[in-house]
Amino acid sequence: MSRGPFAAGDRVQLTGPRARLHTITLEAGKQFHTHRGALDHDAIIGEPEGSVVTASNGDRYLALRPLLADFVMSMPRGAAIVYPKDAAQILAQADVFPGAVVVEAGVGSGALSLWLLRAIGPEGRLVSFERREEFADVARGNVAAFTGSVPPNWSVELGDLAERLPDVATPASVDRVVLDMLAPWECLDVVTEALAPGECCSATSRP
Ligand SMILES: C[S@@+](CC[C@H](N)C(=O)[O-])C[C@H]1O[C@@H](n2cnc3c(N)ncnc32)[C@H](O)[C@@H]1O
Repeated sequence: MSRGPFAAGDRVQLTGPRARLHTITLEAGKQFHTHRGALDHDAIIGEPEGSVVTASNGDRYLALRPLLADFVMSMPRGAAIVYPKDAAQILAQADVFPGAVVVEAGVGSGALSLWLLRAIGPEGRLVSFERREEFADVARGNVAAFTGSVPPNWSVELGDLAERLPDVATPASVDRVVLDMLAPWECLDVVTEALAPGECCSATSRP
């Protein structure tokens, strides 16, 4: 996440009349339009976070960088996402820590991947498995949109976790496994093999 005054390329969450939220990516010379009026991106570029900017019709917008919780709720979806309150619970139950090597499946829309990447930090590594290529593409796009680029410590492996994990992770090399998929119990043998002794796995199954 960037800090300081807004710059071209930053994502900005605008809160307008009646608390309506809009997310834009700043571009010099561009305008954000609603049916009520237009707002120059240049009026935001160079301003500090929390600035209030005025559109052509007099509407006022509060400009902030989106929180991760806001971003995941409005980002494009392939599969159903893990909601922020559930992500918090999963991170706690799975005891995800900075520097951890984490395996995740399936990646879906990448919402939980974003929380995991934040929790492990730049020293950690996240390997996410997804059997549907179109979902993997949505997830890569969402993660890149929030973090600015696909993080070097994240990879998305295409295919079924039960088949691919043994090729990707050497035995006893993984600190945490987080499963958000239909039948996590089908993957427990390969997960047990990949986890270092005493390390932990968290699984959710939703109809
Ligand atoms: C509910 S979605 C995951 C949502 C994701 N956690 C998020 O927050 O955006 C479940 C995903 O698991 C994938 N999936 C199901 N079984 C799988 C398996 N055995 N290996 C890899 N991916 C799997 C599905 O294709 C689907 O995209």
